Amino acid sequence: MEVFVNSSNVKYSQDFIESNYEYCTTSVEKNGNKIVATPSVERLTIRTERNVAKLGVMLVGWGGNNGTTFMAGIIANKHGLSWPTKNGIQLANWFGSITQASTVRLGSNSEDGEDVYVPLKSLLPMVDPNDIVVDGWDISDLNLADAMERARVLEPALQQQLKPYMMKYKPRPSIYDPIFIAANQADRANSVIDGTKTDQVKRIMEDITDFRKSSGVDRVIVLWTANTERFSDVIEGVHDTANNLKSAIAANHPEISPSTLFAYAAIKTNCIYINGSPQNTFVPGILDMAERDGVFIAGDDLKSGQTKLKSVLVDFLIGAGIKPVSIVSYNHLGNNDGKNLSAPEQFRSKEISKSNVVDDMISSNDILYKAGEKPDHCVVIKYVPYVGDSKRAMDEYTSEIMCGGTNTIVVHNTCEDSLLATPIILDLIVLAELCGRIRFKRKDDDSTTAYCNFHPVLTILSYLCKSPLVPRGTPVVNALFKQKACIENVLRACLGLAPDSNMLLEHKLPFMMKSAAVSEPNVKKRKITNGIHT
Ligand SMILES: NC(=O)c1ccc[n+]([C@@H]2O[C@H](COP(=O)([O-])OP(=O)(O)OC[C@H]3O[C@@H](n4cnc5c(N)ncnc54)[C@H](O)[C@@H]3O)[C@@H](O)[C@H]2O)c1
Ligand SMILES: O=P([O-])([O-])O[C@@H]1[C@@H](O)[C@H](O)[C@@H](O)[C@H](O)[C@@H]1O
Repeated sequence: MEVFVNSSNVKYSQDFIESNYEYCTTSVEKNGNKIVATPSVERLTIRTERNVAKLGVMLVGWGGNNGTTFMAGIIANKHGLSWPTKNGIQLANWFGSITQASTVRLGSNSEDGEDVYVPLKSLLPMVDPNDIVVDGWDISDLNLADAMERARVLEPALQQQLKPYMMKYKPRPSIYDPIFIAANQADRANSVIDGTKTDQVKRIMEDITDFRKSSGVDRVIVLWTANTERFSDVIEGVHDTANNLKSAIAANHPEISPSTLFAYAAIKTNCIYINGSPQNTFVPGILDMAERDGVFIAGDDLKSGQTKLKSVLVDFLIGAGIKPVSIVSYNHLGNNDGKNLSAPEQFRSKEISKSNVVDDMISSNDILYKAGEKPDHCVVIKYVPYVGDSKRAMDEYTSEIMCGGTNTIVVHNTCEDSLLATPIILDLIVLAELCGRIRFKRKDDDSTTAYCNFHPVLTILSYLCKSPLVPRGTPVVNALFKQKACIENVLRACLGLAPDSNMLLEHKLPFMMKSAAVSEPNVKKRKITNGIHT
Protein backbone atom coordinates (compact mmCIF):
# COMPACT_ATOMS: atom_id res chain seq x y z
CA MET A 1 0.00 0.00 0.00
CA GLU A 2 1.33 3.48 -0.84
CA VAL A 3 -0.26 6.86 -0.16
CA PHE A 4 -0.86 9.02 -3.26
CA VAL A 5 -1.22 12.78 -2.69
CA ASN A 6 -3.61 14.62 -4.99
CA SER A 7 -2.06 18.10 -5.06
CA SER A 8 -0.49 20.54 -7.51
CA ASN A 9 2.38 20.71 -5.01
CA VAL A 10 3.39 17.09 -5.59
CA LYS A 11 4.78 15.56 -8.80
CA TYR A 12 5.21 11.82 -9.28
CA SER A 13 7.64 10.54 -11.91
CA GLN A 14 9.16 7.12 -12.52
CA ASP A 15 12.15 7.93 -10.33
CA PHE A 16 11.05 10.66 -7.94
CA ILE A 17 8.35 12.10 -5.71
CA GLU A 18 8.90 15.84 -5.80
CA SER A 19 7.04 18.18 -3.45
CA ASN A 20 6.87 21.92 -2.91
CA TYR A 21 6.75 22.55 0.81
CA GLU A 22 6.44 25.65 2.98
CA TYR A 23 8.55 25.13 6.11
CA CYS A 24 7.20 27.46 8.78
CA THR A 25 9.21 28.53 11.80
CA THR A 26 8.99 31.25 14.46
CA SER A 27 11.96 33.24 15.69
CA VAL A 28 11.69 34.76 19.16
CA GLU A 29 13.39 37.76 20.71
CA LYS A 30 13.19 38.46 24.45
CA ASN A 31 13.64 42.06 25.61
CA GLY A 32 13.03 42.00 29.35
CA ASN A 33 9.35 41.18 29.78
CA LYS A 34 8.68 41.81 26.12
CA ILE A 35 8.77 38.70 23.93
CA VAL A 36 8.50 39.18 20.18
CA ALA A 37 7.66 36.21 17.94
CA THR A 38 8.26 36.57 14.21
CA PRO A 39 6.98 33.81 11.89
CA SER A 40 8.89 32.98 8.73
CA VAL A 41 8.47 30.63 5.79
CA GLU A 42 11.19 28.76 3.88
CA ARG A 43 9.90 27.56 0.52
CA LEU A 44 11.49 24.19 -0.23
CA THR A 45 11.47 21.57 -2.96
CA ILE A 46 11.92 18.05 -1.61
CA ARG A 47 12.86 15.19 -3.92
CA THR A 48 12.58 11.56 -2.82
CA GLU A 49 14.00 8.77 -4.97
CA ARG A 50 11.33 6.10 -5.39
CA ASN A 51 13.73 3.26 -6.13
CA VAL A 52 14.70 1.60 -2.84
CA ALA A 53 18.32 0.48 -2.55
CA LYS A 54 19.19 -3.22 -2.35
CA LEU A 55 20.32 -2.92 1.25
CA GLY A 56 23.08 -4.74 3.08
CA VAL A 57 23.47 -4.52 6.85
CA MET A 58 26.65 -5.47 8.70
CA LEU A 59 26.19 -5.83 12.46
CA VAL A 60 29.13 -5.47 14.81
CA GLY A 61 28.24 -7.92 17.56
CA TRP A 62 26.20 -10.13 15.22
CA GLY A 63 26.56 -13.07 17.60
CA GLY A 64 25.00 -11.25 20.54
CA ASN A 65 21.48 -11.23 21.93
CA ASN A 66 20.38 -8.31 19.70
CA GLY A 67 22.37 -9.50 16.69
CA THR A 68 21.00 -13.03 16.70
CA THR A 69 17.48 -11.85 17.50
CA PHE A 70 17.62 -9.39 14.59
CA MET A 71 18.70 -12.20 12.23
CA ALA A 72 16.00 -14.44 13.67
CA GLY A 73 13.40 -11.72 13.13
CA ILE A 74 14.44 -11.23 9.50
CA ILE A 75 14.24 -14.97 8.79
CA ALA A 76 11.06 -15.66 10.78
CA ASN A 77 9.16 -12.81 9.13
CA LYS A 78 10.53 -13.54 5.67
CA HIS A 79 9.40 -17.16 5.87
CA GLY A 80 6.20 -16.43 7.76
CA LEU A 81 7.16 -18.77 10.58
CA SER A 82 4.73 -19.63 13.37
CA TRP A 83 5.24 -21.73 16.49
CA PRO A 84 3.21 -23.18 19.37
CA THR A 85 3.23 -21.39 22.70
CA LYS A 86 1.22 -21.95 25.88
CA ASN A 87 -1.09 -19.17 24.65
CA GLY A 88 -1.63 -20.77 21.23
CA ILE A 89 0.06 -20.40 17.82
CA GLN A 90 2.34 -17.34 17.55
CA LEU A 91 3.07 -15.76 14.17
CA ALA A 92 6.28 -13.87 13.43
CA ASN A 93 5.85 -10.08 13.49
CA TRP A 94 7.74 -6.84 13.96
CA PHE A 95 5.81 -5.40 16.90
CA GLY A 96 7.86 -2.57 18.43
CA SER A 97 8.97 -1.26 15.05
CA ILE A 98 7.46 2.09 13.99
CA THR A 99 8.23 1.39 10.33
CA GLN A 100 6.56 -2.04 10.39
CA ALA A 101 3.87 -1.82 13.07
CA SER A 102 2.85 1.81 13.60
CA THR A 103 0.29 3.99 11.80
CA VAL A 104 -0.03 7.73 11.37
CA ARG A 105 -3.13 9.93 10.99
CA LEU A 106 -3.12 10.93 7.32
CA GLY A 107 -6.30 13.03 7.43
CA SER A 108 -10.05 12.62 7.71
CA ASN A 109 -12.51 10.70 5.61
CA SER A 110 -14.13 12.92 2.99
CA GLU A 111 -17.54 11.32 3.69
CA ASP A 112 -17.93 11.27 7.45
CA GLY A 113 -14.92 13.25 8.69
CA GLU A 114 -13.56 10.28 10.64
CA ASP A 115 -9.79 10.11 11.12
CA VAL A 116 -7.95 7.95 8.57
CA TYR A 117 -4.80 6.19 9.78
CA VAL A 118 -2.29 4.55 7.42
CA PRO A 119 0.85 2.45 8.06
CA LEU A 120 3.83 4.77 8.49
CA LYS A 121 5.66 2.72 5.86
CA SER A 122 2.96 3.55 3.29
CA LEU A 123 3.87 7.23 3.26
CA LEU A 124 7.09 6.77 1.25
CA PRO A 125 8.87 3.83 -0.43
CA MET A 126 10.89 2.03 2.24
CA VAL A 127 13.10 -1.05 2.39
CA ASP A 128 11.19 -4.28 2.94
CA PRO A 129 12.89 -6.11 5.82
CA ASN A 130 12.51 -9.34 3.85
CA ASP A 131 14.93 -7.95 1.25
CA ILE A 132 17.69 -6.94 3.68
CA VAL A 133 20.93 -8.93 3.35
CA VAL A 134 22.72 -9.33 6.68
CA ASP A 135 26.35 -9.99 7.60
CA GLY A 136 28.63 -8.93 10.44
CA TRP A 137 31.36 -9.48 12.92
CA ASP A 138 31.80 -10.88 16.41
CA ILE A 139 34.73 -11.63 18.72
CA SER A 140 32.98 -14.93 19.50
CA ASP A 141 33.27 -17.67 16.89
CA LEU A 142 29.88 -19.28 17.45
CA ASN A 143 27.65 -19.69 14.40
CA LEU A 144 24.34 -17.84 14.72
CA ALA A 145 22.31 -20.93 15.61
CA ASP A 146 24.53 -21.68 18.61
CA ALA A 147 24.74 -17.98 19.47
CA MET A 148 20.92 -17.72 19.35
CA GLU A 149 20.70 -20.64 21.78
CA ARG A 150 23.31 -19.01 24.04
CA ALA A 151 21.28 -15.77 24.00
CA ARG A 152 18.19 -17.43 25.55
CA VAL A 153 15.85 -14.86 24.01
CA LEU A 154 13.55 -16.82 21.70
CA GLU A 155 11.19 -19.71 22.41
CA PRO A 156 12.72 -23.17 21.71
CA ALA A 157 9.87 -23.98 19.30
CA LEU A 158 10.91 -21.02 17.17
CA GLN A 159 14.62 -21.64 17.61
CA GLN A 160 14.11 -25.20 16.32
CA GLN A 161 12.68 -23.86 13.04
CA LEU A 162 15.33 -21.18 12.75
CA LYS A 163 18.31 -23.44 13.44
CA PRO A 164 18.76 -24.74 9.85
CA TYR A 165 18.81 -21.16 8.55
CA MET A 166 20.90 -19.60 11.32
CA MET A 167 23.64 -22.24 11.40
CA LYS A 168 24.74 -21.18 7.92
CA TYR A 169 25.86 -17.80 9.27
CA LYS A 170 29.15 -17.27 11.08
CA PRO A 171 30.26 -13.78 12.12
CA ARG A 172 33.55 -12.52 10.70
CA PRO A 173 36.45 -12.13 13.19
CA SER A 174 36.46 -8.73 14.82
CA ILE A 175 38.59 -6.12 16.53
CA TYR A 176 39.01 -6.99 20.22
CA ASP A 177 40.63 -4.61 22.68
CA PRO A 178 40.29 -5.72 26.33
CA ILE A 179 40.89 -2.20 27.67
CA PHE A 180 37.53 -1.04 26.31
CA ILE A 181 35.07 -3.73 27.41
CA ALA A 182 34.71 -5.61 30.68
CA ALA A 183 37.36 -8.18 31.57
CA ASN A 184 34.53 -10.72 31.96
CA GLN A 185 34.18 -10.71 28.16
CA ALA A 186 37.65 -12.19 27.59
CA ASP A 187 36.43 -15.81 27.50
CA ARG A 188 34.22 -14.90 24.53
CA ALA A 189 37.05 -13.41 22.49
CA ASN A 190 38.19 -16.35 20.37
CA SER A 191 37.67 -14.85 16.91
CA VAL A 192 39.76 -11.69 16.65
CA ILE A 193 41.76 -9.76 14.03
CA ASP A 194 45.39 -9.57 15.07
CA GLY A 195 47.87 -6.88 14.09
CA THR A 196 48.00 -3.12 14.37
CA LYS A 197 45.03 -0.78 14.29
CA THR A 198 45.95 -0.06 10.67
CA ASP A 199 45.81 -3.80 9.92
CA GLN A 200 42.45 -4.05 11.69
CA VAL A 201 40.92 -1.11 9.82
CA LYS A 202 42.22 -2.52 6.54
CA ARG A 203 40.62 -5.88 7.29
CA ILE A 204 37.26 -4.33 8.19
CA MET A 205 37.30 -2.32 4.96
CA GLU A 206 38.13 -5.50 3.03
CA ASP A 207 35.24 -7.29 4.77
CA ILE A 208 32.83 -4.54 3.74
CA THR A 209 34.07 -4.62 0.16
CA ASP A 210 33.85 -8.41 0.12
CA PHE A 211 30.26 -8.29 1.44
CA ARG A 212 29.28 -5.63 -1.12
CA LYS A 213 30.63 -7.75 -3.97
CA SER A 214 29.34 -11.13 -2.79
CA SER A 215 25.86 -9.88 -1.91
CA GLY A 216 25.40 -7.45 -4.79
CA VAL A 217 23.88 -4.84 -2.49
CA ASP A 218 23.77 -1.18 -3.57
CA ARG A 219 24.18 0.25 -0.11
CA VAL A 220 25.71 -0.98 3.18
CA ILE A 221 24.82 0.15 6.69
CA VAL A 222 27.18 -0.79 9.52
CA LEU A 223 25.49 -0.89 12.94
CA TRP A 224 27.26 -1.42 16.27
CA THR A 225 25.31 -3.73 18.56
CA ALA A 226 28.41 -5.11 20.23
CA ASN A 227 29.23 -4.63 23.89
CA THR A 228 29.21 -1.25 25.54
CA GLU A 229 32.72 0.19 25.68
CA ARG A 230 34.08 2.55 28.30
CA PHE A 231 34.24 6.14 27.11
CA SER A 232 37.41 6.99 25.21
CA ASP A 233 39.52 9.78 26.68
CA VAL A 234 39.28 12.35 23.87
CA ILE A 235 42.89 13.50 23.39
CA GLU A 236 43.92 16.64 21.48
CA GLY A 237 46.15 15.67 18.60
CA VAL A 238 44.65 12.15 18.55
CA HIS A 239 40.84 12.22 18.37
CA ASP A 240 40.19 15.92 17.67
CA THR A 241 40.41 16.08 13.86
CA ALA A 242 40.05 13.70 10.90
CA ASN A 243 43.75 14.05 10.05
CA ASN A 244 44.93 13.56 13.63
CA LEU A 245 42.71 10.48 13.96
CA LYS A 246 44.18 9.05 10.74
CA SER A 247 47.71 9.67 12.02
CA ALA A 248 46.90 8.25 15.46
CA ILE A 249 45.58 5.04 13.90
CA ALA A 250 48.74 4.79 11.79
CA ALA A 251 50.73 5.24 15.01
CA ASN A 252 48.67 2.48 16.68
CA HIS A 253 47.59 4.84 19.48
CA PRO A 254 46.17 2.72 22.36
CA GLU A 255 43.27 5.10 23.13
CA ILE A 256 41.41 4.51 19.85
CA SER A 257 38.52 2.12 20.54
CA PRO A 258 37.30 -0.74 18.34
CA SER A 259 34.02 1.10 17.79
CA THR A 260 35.85 4.21 16.56
CA LEU A 261 37.93 2.02 14.25
CA PHE A 262 34.71 0.52 12.85
CA ALA A 263 33.23 3.98 12.34
CA TYR A 264 36.44 5.07 10.61
CA ALA A 265 36.38 2.04 8.28
CA ALA A 266 32.68 2.49 7.53
CA ILE A 267 33.04 6.14 6.57
CA LYS A 268 36.11 5.35 4.45
CA THR A 269 33.98 2.83 2.51
CA ASN A 270 30.97 5.18 2.27
CA CYS A 271 28.79 3.15 4.63
CA ILE A 272 26.23 4.69 6.98
CA TYR A 273 27.42 4.00 10.56
CA ILE A 274 25.00 3.72 13.48
CA ASN A 275 26.02 3.34 17.14
CA GLY A 276 23.52 1.24 19.11
CA SER A 277 25.57 1.55 22.32
CA PRO A 278 26.29 4.46 24.67
CA GLN A 279 30.07 4.90 24.31
CA ASN A 280 31.51 8.03 22.64
CA THR A 281 32.45 6.32 19.37
CA PHE A 282 31.88 9.56 17.51
CA VAL A 283 34.95 11.45 18.63
CA PRO A 284 35.44 14.84 16.92
CA GLY A 285 37.72 13.30 14.28
CA ILE A 286 34.91 10.93 13.21
CA LEU A 287 32.42 13.83 13.09
CA ASP A 288 34.93 15.71 10.88
CA MET A 289 35.19 12.71 8.54
CA ALA A 290 31.42 12.23 8.27
CA GLU A 291 30.87 15.94 7.54
CA ARG A 292 33.82 16.12 5.11
CA ASP A 293 32.82 12.98 3.19
CA GLY A 294 29.04 13.41 3.46
CA VAL A 295 28.53 10.00 5.07
CA PHE A 296 25.60 9.54 7.48
CA ILE A 297 26.26 8.65 11.10
CA ALA A 298 23.72 8.24 13.92
CA GLY A 299 23.41 7.16 17.55
CA ASP A 300 23.92 6.76 20.48
CA ASP A 301 22.44 3.81 22.39
CA LEU A 302 19.18 2.16 21.33
CA LYS A 303 16.22 3.69 23.19
CA SER A 304 14.25 0.57 23.94
CA GLY A 305 12.45 0.33 27.26
CA GLN A 306 13.03 2.01 30.61
CA THR A 307 14.55 5.13 29.02
CA LYS A 308 11.86 5.33 26.35
CA LEU A 309 9.20 5.34 29.06
CA LYS A 310 11.19 8.00 30.96
CA SER A 311 11.22 10.28 27.91
CA VAL A 312 7.41 10.01 27.84
CA LEU A 313 6.63 10.24 31.56
CA VAL A 314 8.87 13.22 32.27
CA ASP A 315 7.54 14.99 29.16
CA PHE A 316 3.96 14.39 30.35
CA LEU A 317 4.68 15.55 33.91
CA ILE A 318 6.53 18.74 32.98
CA GLY A 319 4.06 19.45 30.17
CA ALA A 320 1.30 19.24 32.78
CA GLY A 321 3.10 21.75 35.01
CA ILE A 322 4.03 19.02 37.50
CA LYS A 323 7.61 19.11 38.82
CA PRO A 324 9.57 15.83 38.91
CA VAL A 325 12.03 16.16 41.82
CA SER A 326 13.30 12.58 42.11
CA ILE A 327 13.74 9.94 39.41
CA VAL A 328 15.12 6.52 40.32
CA SER A 329 15.63 3.95 37.56
CA TYR A 330 16.70 0.53 38.73
CA ASN A 331 16.96 -2.57 36.63
CA HIS A 332 18.51 -5.99 36.77
CA LEU A 333 19.14 -8.40 33.95
CA GLY A 334 21.14 -11.54 33.38
CA ASN A 335 22.24 -11.39 29.75
CA ASN A 336 25.76 -10.81 28.50
CA ASP A 337 25.04 -7.10 28.13
CA GLY A 338 24.25 -7.03 31.84
CA LYS A 339 27.42 -8.98 32.54
CA ASN A 340 29.52 -6.46 30.59
CA LEU A 341 27.71 -3.56 32.32
CA SER A 342 28.54 -5.04 35.73
CA ALA A 343 31.99 -3.53 35.25
CA PRO A 344 32.17 0.08 36.52
CA GLU A 345 33.59 1.77 33.41
CA GLN A 346 31.11 0.10 31.06
CA PHE A 347 28.22 0.87 33.47
CA ARG A 348 29.34 4.52 33.50
CA SER A 349 28.82 4.74 29.73
CA LYS A 350 25.27 3.44 30.12
CA GLU A 351 24.57 5.60 33.19
CA ILE A 352 25.41 8.72 31.16
CA SER A 353 23.10 7.85 28.27
CA LYS A 354 20.26 6.83 30.61
CA SER A 355 20.60 10.00 32.68
CA ASN A 356 20.86 12.73 30.03
CA VAL A 357 17.48 11.85 28.54
CA VAL A 358 15.52 14.37 30.69
CA ASP A 359 17.77 17.42 30.19
CA ASP A 360 15.82 19.06 27.35
CA MET A 361 12.49 18.65 29.15
CA ILE A 362 13.86 20.11 32.39
CA SER A 363 15.32 23.14 30.63
CA SER A 364 12.03 23.76 28.77
CA ASN A 365 10.18 24.96 31.90
CA ASP A 366 11.67 27.83 33.91
CA ILE A 367 8.46 28.10 35.94
CA LEU A 368 9.18 24.75 37.59
CA TYR A 369 12.99 24.79 37.53
CA LYS A 370 15.41 27.61 38.29
CA ALA A 371 18.46 27.87 36.00
CA GLY A 372 20.65 24.84 36.61
CA GLU A 373 18.09 23.13 38.87
CA LYS A 374 17.53 19.43 38.18
CA PRO A 375 15.66 16.56 39.85
CA ASP A 376 17.60 13.92 41.76
CA HIS A 377 18.25 11.25 39.17
CA CYS A 378 19.68 7.84 39.97
CA VAL A 379 20.36 4.96 37.54
CA VAL A 380 21.11 1.48 38.84
CA ILE A 381 21.83 -1.63 36.77
CA LYS A 382 22.53 -4.97 38.42
CA TYR A 383 23.62 -8.25 36.86
CA VAL A 384 21.51 -11.19 37.99
CA PRO A 385 22.36 -14.19 35.75
CA TYR A 386 19.23 -16.22 36.44
CA VAL A 387 16.81 -13.78 34.75
CA GLY A 388 18.76 -13.81 31.47
CA ASP A 389 17.43 -11.40 28.83
CA SER A 390 14.21 -10.87 30.82
CA LYS A 391 15.10 -7.44 32.21
CA ARG A 392 13.28 -6.27 35.32
CA ALA A 393 13.00 -2.47 35.38
CA MET A 394 11.62 -0.60 38.38
CA ASP A 395 11.16 3.17 38.33
CA GLU A 396 9.98 5.68 40.89
CA TYR A 397 9.02 9.23 39.85
CA THR A 398 8.33 11.66 42.70
CA SER A 399 6.95 15.07 41.72
CA GLU A 400 5.79 18.22 43.45
CA ILE A 401 2.19 19.13 42.77
CA MET A 402 0.07 22.05 43.98
CA CYS A 403 0.71 23.71 47.36
CA GLY A 404 3.31 21.31 48.69
CA GLY A 405 1.66 18.10 47.59
CA THR A 406 3.73 15.25 46.14
CA ASN A 407 2.85 12.61 43.61
CA THR A 408 4.81 9.37 43.33
CA ILE A 409 4.50 7.10 40.30
CA VAL A 410 6.03 3.61 40.53
CA VAL A 411 6.47 1.47 37.42
CA HIS A 412 7.51 -2.17 37.11
CA ASN A 413 8.45 -3.31 33.62
CA THR A 414 9.62 -6.79 32.66
CA CYS A 415 10.46 -7.89 29.15
CA GLU A 416 13.01 -9.66 26.98
CA ASP A 417 15.33 -6.69 26.47
CA SER A 418 16.41 -7.89 23.04
CA LEU A 419 12.81 -8.16 21.80
CA LEU A 420 12.46 -4.44 22.53
CA ALA A 421 15.82 -3.52 21.02
CA THR A 422 15.67 -5.53 17.80
CA PRO A 423 12.77 -3.62 16.19
CA ILE A 424 14.63 -0.40 17.07
CA ILE A 425 17.63 -1.72 15.12
CA LEU A 426 15.36 -2.43 12.15
CA ASP A 427 13.86 1.07 12.25
CA LEU A 428 17.29 2.69 12.42
CA ILE A 429 18.28 0.75 9.31
CA VAL A 430 15.07 1.34 7.32
CA LEU A 431 14.89 5.07 8.12
CA ALA A 432 18.61 5.64 7.54
CA GLU A 433 18.29 4.07 4.07
CA LEU A 434 15.27 6.28 3.33
CA CYS A 435 17.18 9.41 4.42
CA GLY A 436 19.79 8.57 1.78
CA ARG A 437 17.09 9.02 -0.90
CA ILE A 438 15.71 12.38 0.25
CA ARG A 439 17.22 15.65 -1.00
CA PHE A 440 16.20 19.27 -0.41
CA LYS A 441 16.64 22.62 -2.13
CA ARG A 442 15.24 26.10 -1.80
CA LYS A 443 12.32 26.29 -4.24
CA ASP A 444 13.72 29.26 -6.15
CA ASP A 445 17.30 27.97 -6.32
CA ASP A 446 17.77 26.31 -9.69
CA SER A 447 21.57 26.13 -9.58
CA THR A 448 23.18 22.79 -10.34
CA THR A 449 24.35 22.48 -6.75
CA ALA A 450 21.00 23.42 -5.22
CA TYR A 451 19.99 19.99 -3.91
CA CYS A 452 21.48 18.74 -0.64
CA ASN A 453 21.05 15.73 1.65
CA PHE A 454 20.32 15.84 5.35
CA HIS A 455 23.33 16.86 7.43
CA PRO A 456 25.54 13.77 7.87
CA VAL A 457 24.58 13.56 11.57
CA LEU A 458 21.09 12.04 11.23
CA THR A 459 19.21 13.64 14.11
CA ILE A 460 15.90 12.53 12.57
CA LEU A 461 16.74 9.13 14.14
CA SER A 462 16.78 10.62 17.67
CA TYR A 463 13.48 8.87 18.48
CA LEU A 464 15.41 5.58 18.39
CA CYS A 465 18.36 6.68 20.54
CA LYS A 466 18.78 7.33 24.27
CA SER A 467 21.51 9.91 23.76
CA PRO A 468 20.87 11.45 20.33
CA LEU A 469 23.94 12.53 18.37
CA VAL A 470 23.44 16.04 16.94
CA PRO A 471 25.54 18.33 14.75
CA ARG A 472 27.83 20.49 16.90
CA GLY A 473 26.01 23.58 18.19
CA THR A 474 22.49 22.23 17.59
CA PRO A 475 19.90 21.30 20.25
CA VAL A 476 19.28 17.78 21.58
CA VAL A 477 15.62 16.70 21.69
CA ASN A 478 14.77 13.73 23.93
CA ALA A 479 11.01 14.17 24.39
CA LEU A 480 9.66 11.07 22.70
CA PHE A 481 6.57 12.47 20.98
CA LYS A 482 8.46 15.48 19.63
CA GLN A 483 10.96 13.00 18.18
CA LYS A 484 8.19 10.87 16.66
CA ALA A 485 6.44 13.97 15.24
CA CYS A 486 9.74 14.94 13.60
CA ILE A 487 9.83 11.67 11.67
CA GLU A 488 6.16 11.80 10.70
CA ASN A 489 6.25 15.46 9.64
CA VAL A 490 9.39 15.03 7.53
CA LEU A 491 7.70 12.13 5.71
CA ARG A 492 4.55 14.29 5.28
CA ALA A 493 6.70 17.14 3.94
CA CYS A 494 8.14 14.79 1.29
CA LEU A 495 4.52 14.41 0.18
CA GLY A 496 3.81 18.14 0.34
CA LEU A 497 1.54 17.61 3.35
CA ALA A 498 1.51 20.04 6.30
CA PRO A 499 2.26 18.71 9.79
CA ASP A 500 -0.78 17.31 11.58
CA SER A 501 -1.72 20.28 13.78
CA ASN A 502 -4.20 18.25 15.86
CA MET A 503 -6.40 21.36 15.91
CA LEU A 504 -9.31 19.58 14.18
CA LEU A 505 -11.02 22.91 13.49
CA GLU A 506 -13.21 21.10 11.01
CA HIS A 507 -14.93 19.65 14.07
CA LYS A 508 -14.94 22.87 16.09
CA LEU A 509 -16.02 25.67 13.76
CA PRO A 510 -19.64 25.48 12.67
CA PHE A 511 -18.90 26.87 9.22
CA MET A 512 -16.37 24.08 8.70
CA MET A 513 -18.43 21.29 10.24
CA LYS A 514 -20.31 18.76 8.19
CA SER A 515 -23.99 19.73 8.01
CA ALA A 516 -25.01 16.59 9.94
CA ALA A 517 -22.89 17.69 12.87
CA VAL A 518 -24.46 21.14 13.09
CA SER A 519 -27.86 20.14 14.54
CA GLU A 520 -29.38 23.59 15.38
CA PRO A 521 -29.85 25.86 12.34
CA ASN A 522 -29.07 29.04 14.35
CA VAL A 523 -25.83 27.70 15.86
CA LYS A 524 -23.98 29.34 12.99
CA LYS A 525 -25.42 32.76 13.83
CA ARG A 526 -25.13 32.65 17.64
CA LYS A 527 -22.23 34.75 19.02
CA ILE A 528 -20.40 34.05 22.27
CA THR A 529 -19.65 37.27 24.17
CA ASN A 530 -17.47 36.87 27.26
CA GLY A 531 -18.41 33.21 27.36
CA ILE A 532 -22.18 33.88 27.32
CA HIS A 533 -24.33 32.89 24.33
CA THR A 534 -26.20 35.96 23.12
N1 LIG B 1 17.46 -3.68 25.14
C1 LIG B 1 18.67 -3.96 24.72
O1 LIG B 1 19.04 -5.09 24.50
C2 LIG B 1 19.59 -2.82 24.47
C3 LIG B 1 19.08 -1.52 24.54
C4 LIG B 1 19.94 -0.46 24.32
C5 LIG B 1 21.26 -0.69 24.02
N2 LIG B 1 21.74 -1.97 23.97
C6 LIG B 1 23.15 -2.14 23.68
O2 LIG B 1 23.30 -2.99 22.56
C7 LIG B 1 24.52 -3.71 22.70
C8 LIG B 1 24.25 -5.18 22.48
O3 LIG B 1 23.35 -5.64 23.43
P1 LIG B 1 23.16 -7.25 23.53
O4 LIG B 1 22.09 -7.49 24.54
O5 LIG B 1 23.01 -7.80 22.18
O6 LIG B 1 24.58 -7.67 24.14
P2 LIG B 1 25.36 -9.03 23.93
O7 LIG B 1 26.49 -9.01 24.91
O8 LIG B 1 24.44 -10.18 23.92
O9 LIG B 1 25.96 -8.92 22.44
C9 LIG B 1 27.11 -8.17 22.17
C10 LIG B 1 27.94 -9.01 21.21
O10 LIG B 1 29.05 -8.22 20.83
C11 LIG B 1 30.19 -9.06 20.79
N3 LIG B 1 31.34 -8.16 20.83
C12 LIG B 1 31.88 -7.53 21.90
N4 LIG B 1 32.90 -6.74 21.48
C13 LIG B 1 32.95 -6.85 20.12
C14 LIG B 1 33.74 -6.27 19.10
N5 LIG B 1 34.71 -5.40 19.40
N6 LIG B 1 33.48 -6.59 17.82
C15 LIG B 1 32.49 -7.46 17.50
N7 LIG B 1 31.71 -8.07 18.43
C16 LIG B 1 31.94 -7.75 19.71
C17 LIG B 1 30.03 -10.03 21.93
O11 LIG B 1 30.79 -11.21 21.72
C18 LIG B 1 28.51 -10.29 21.86
O12 LIG B 1 28.24 -11.40 21.04
C19 LIG B 1 25.07 -3.39 24.09
O13 LIG B 1 26.05 -2.39 24.00
C20 LIG B 1 23.86 -2.84 24.81
O14 LIG B 1 24.20 -1.94 25.84
C21 LIG B 1 20.94 -3.03 24.18
O1 LIG C 1 16.63 1.39 26.88
P1 LIG C 1 16.55 1.04 28.33
O2 LIG C 1 15.59 -0.08 28.61
O3 LIG C 1 16.34 2.23 29.18
O4 LIG C 1 18.03 0.57 28.72
C1 LIG C 1 18.42 -0.75 28.83
C2 LIG C 1 18.96 -0.84 30.21
O5 LIG C 1 17.87 -0.69 31.10
C3 LIG C 1 19.61 -2.17 30.41
O6 LIG C 1 20.12 -2.23 31.71
C4 LIG C 1 20.75 -2.31 29.43
O7 LIG C 1 21.32 -3.55 29.63
C5 LIG C 1 20.26 -2.26 28.03
O8 LIG C 1 21.40 -2.23 27.19
C6 LIG C 1 19.43 -1.03 27.76
O9 LIG C 1 20.29 0.07 27.62
